[in-house]
Amino acid sequence: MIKFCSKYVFQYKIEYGIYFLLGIILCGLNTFIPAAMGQFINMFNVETTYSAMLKFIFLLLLLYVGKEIVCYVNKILYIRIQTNAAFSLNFEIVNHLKKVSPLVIGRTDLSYLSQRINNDANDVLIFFISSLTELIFSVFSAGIILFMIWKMDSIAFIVTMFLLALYFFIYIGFKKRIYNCSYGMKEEKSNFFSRLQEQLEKIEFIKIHSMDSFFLNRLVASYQKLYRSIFKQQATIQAFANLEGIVGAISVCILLWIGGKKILTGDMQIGYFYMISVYFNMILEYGKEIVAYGQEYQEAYVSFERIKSILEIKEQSKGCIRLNEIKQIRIQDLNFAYDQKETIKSFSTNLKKGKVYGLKGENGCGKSTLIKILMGMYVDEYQGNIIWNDTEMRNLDMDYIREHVISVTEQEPTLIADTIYNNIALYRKLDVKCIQRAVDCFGDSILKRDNWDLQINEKSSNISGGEKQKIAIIRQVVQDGQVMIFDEPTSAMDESGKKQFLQLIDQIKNHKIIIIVSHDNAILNTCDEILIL
Ligand SMILES: Nc1ncnc2c1ncn2[C@@H]1O[C@H](COP(=O)(O)OP(=O)(O)OP(=O)(O)O)[C@@H](O)[C@H]1O
Repeated sequence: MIKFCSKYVFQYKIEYGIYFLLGIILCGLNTFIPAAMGQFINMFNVETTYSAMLKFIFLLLLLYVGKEIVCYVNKILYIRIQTNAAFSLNFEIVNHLKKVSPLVIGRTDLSYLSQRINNDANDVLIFFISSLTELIFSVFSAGIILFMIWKMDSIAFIVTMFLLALYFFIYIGFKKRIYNCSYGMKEEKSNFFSRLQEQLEKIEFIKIHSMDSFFLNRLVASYQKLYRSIFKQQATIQAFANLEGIVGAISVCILLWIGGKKILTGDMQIGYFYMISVYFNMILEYGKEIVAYGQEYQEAYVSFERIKSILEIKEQSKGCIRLNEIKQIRIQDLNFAYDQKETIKSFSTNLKKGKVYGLKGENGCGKSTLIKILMGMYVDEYQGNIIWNDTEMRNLDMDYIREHVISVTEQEPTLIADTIYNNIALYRKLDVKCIQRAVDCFGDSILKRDNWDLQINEKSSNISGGEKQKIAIIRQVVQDGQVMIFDEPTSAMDESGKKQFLQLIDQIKNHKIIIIVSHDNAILNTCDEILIL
């Protein structure tokens, strides 16, 4: 875990170096200030002047102010390192997930997953930057303080050591329980936020189908699970803290008894007793912190394990051959199953340049699945061969092919919350005349040039289903790939929209392989060949 975190934190080496240095200075100040205070009290045991006293007070003031300034800079650096490192980790995890098979992501609740990634990335890095660094300082400071207590009073030293050992054994006893409770709580937390998000995400569906009580019950059930897990985790942590507190209180009383007795017999000056009691309390705090790091470690380890389980998901295979000109695609004995469910069975065909293919078949027979396979979404999952010119698809660089060669209009196109123009051009530099020509084919008022700056909202709810399909078709046409796939492209369009689409296909079909998935005979009848799944 340490090695893993250092990769992200040490991107900010200089900041971390200064943060660490300031931490050491803070430790030094924390240890030095009580000693100075003890000496101040002892000054009154011998004859001292008013000006010497003022000098001492001024020195103490400088130390306190200096400590606050160091504290401030330290905190600012911490925020900078932690926030940036957490972003880098989030970025890497999301980037990794984009390279695994879409089938893996498809099975997961995405709001649960994004919650989980963000929380775990923050937890693990906060532990590394804050807790682990402070642990080093605590051990270091505790060492110095123990040495000073030993120098001042050997019995107080033995009491302190006994106490630290006791803390350690209490931690060992609680370790496993804290880990298990934390794991359960984190899972339930992610689940709860996903249920919460669902309330807003499906708001229209809930209203239309009067599902309010069903979804609220789901939320309440998830909250109850979360509540039980939080309660269990907090109760365990609290029991651990209280046991620590009892041990600490007994130890303080023992020290007061030893110190008080020595002052009464004149074996110790009050200034030294002050120092020992402050140091003893500091040791208690450091002891608690050191043991708390154990608990924080268990929690951070849970996050680390969860991050690791995501990063260990195998990436999709990727070939390296790039093609720019496609003459044919041969599909030979293609088989595909979702988990155990056989979806495409022994499908073969030969797709040639210059032809328009109509793909038909009953609902659920695998038409959209075949398209996703051709787009290279399931390269590790299909059996049989898909040969582009003379190259098997598994050996192709499908990122390149998708960018330059093959494109698709999905059954339910996704639009970005941006202008109509950007949704068509997808931020590429395209010839405006070419966009204009494609738009003119539909002659739709919303697509006219005056409306290109119209902003589509987050949920694309200010655009109708037919308009969405037209934007997606134009987007594909202007990309001008050699292989074009349209998955039920006109299902939401009126009759004139369908006609305009067919005219558009007629204009662009030369030198391309075009596949149109449709249940509409008017569309299928215009195709050169029909493929049945
Ligand atoms: N990600 C998935 N995980 C599991 N099963 C899936 C997945 N996607 C699709 N399926 C199943 O695979 C079968 C084929 O789905 P597909 O969407 O390819 O059918 P289709 O022929 O395009 O149907 P339609 O004509 O209704 O659009 C369906 O039974 C569907 O439930």
